[in-house]
Amino acid sequence: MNTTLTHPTSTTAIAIAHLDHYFGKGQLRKQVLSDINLEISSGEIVIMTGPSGSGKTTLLTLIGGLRSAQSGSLQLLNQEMCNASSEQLVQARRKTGYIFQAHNLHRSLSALQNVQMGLELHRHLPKAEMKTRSAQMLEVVGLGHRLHYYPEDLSGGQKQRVAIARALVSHPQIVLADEPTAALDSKSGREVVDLMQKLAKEQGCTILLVTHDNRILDIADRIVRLEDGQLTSAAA
Ligand SMILES: Nc1ncnc2c1ncn2[C@@H]1O[C@H](COP(=O)(O)OP(=O)(O)OP(=O)(O)O)[C@@H](O)[C@H]1O
Repeated sequence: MNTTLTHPTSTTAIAIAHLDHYFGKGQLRKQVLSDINLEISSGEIVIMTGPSGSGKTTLLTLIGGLRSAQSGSLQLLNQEMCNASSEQLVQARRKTGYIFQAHNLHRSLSALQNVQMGLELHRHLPKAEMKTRSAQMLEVVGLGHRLHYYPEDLSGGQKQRVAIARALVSHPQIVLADEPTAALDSKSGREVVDLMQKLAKEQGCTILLVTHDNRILDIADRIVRLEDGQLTSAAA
């Protein structure tokens, strides 16, 4: 079932209408997203599932401004992202926190320094303030005693918690998470999503989370499914 979009309201965080996306050029041109229609309200937690290669990561990167949307409409907090300039893409990235499958921490930086990277796009903040906020965020995710540890000295679950702290330290309005539990055992995976849900509710942010992990579906307000580049269902 496609959720047909009408008029986005002021409480709409993400509004996507008739979005197509292609990779490659000429004969190699391949359509990976077809006529995507999806509206996500502020504060909603939406899980996106679907087979490998169905286009989930591509859709997430378009929403997060990590690549430019080509055709259709994609509004992030009422800002059109289709054919956006690089400056507009940077603005979009400031409003979103991105959590990747493999935490993507910098190996040569401590937990604290990694979290500070989450404030890099907010250069107006004094350095001392960045450090304080980052340390506080690590406290919140239960790693106050690991501020100066390097990724190689942290467990998988701890690394992913650092990644969550990095994504949330700037208090983004939207959090995009790409298989955040994929590299974790079930207990750590559960802790990580519970933490994301708790922090999102406290900070009032919207979450779009891609997962194959059936054990975490219960945190969603809504589940949508992508198959072969098309949204095929949207269950309450
Ligand atoms: N940069 C790229 N250039 C060309 N093709 C790409 C690129 N990125 C992804 N694709 C192709 O687009 C399609 C969708 O890929 P995508 O990574 O979005 O799927 P996915 O649903 O996230 O898969 P998975 O669950 O395995 O991560 C795949 O066929 C993939 O090979």
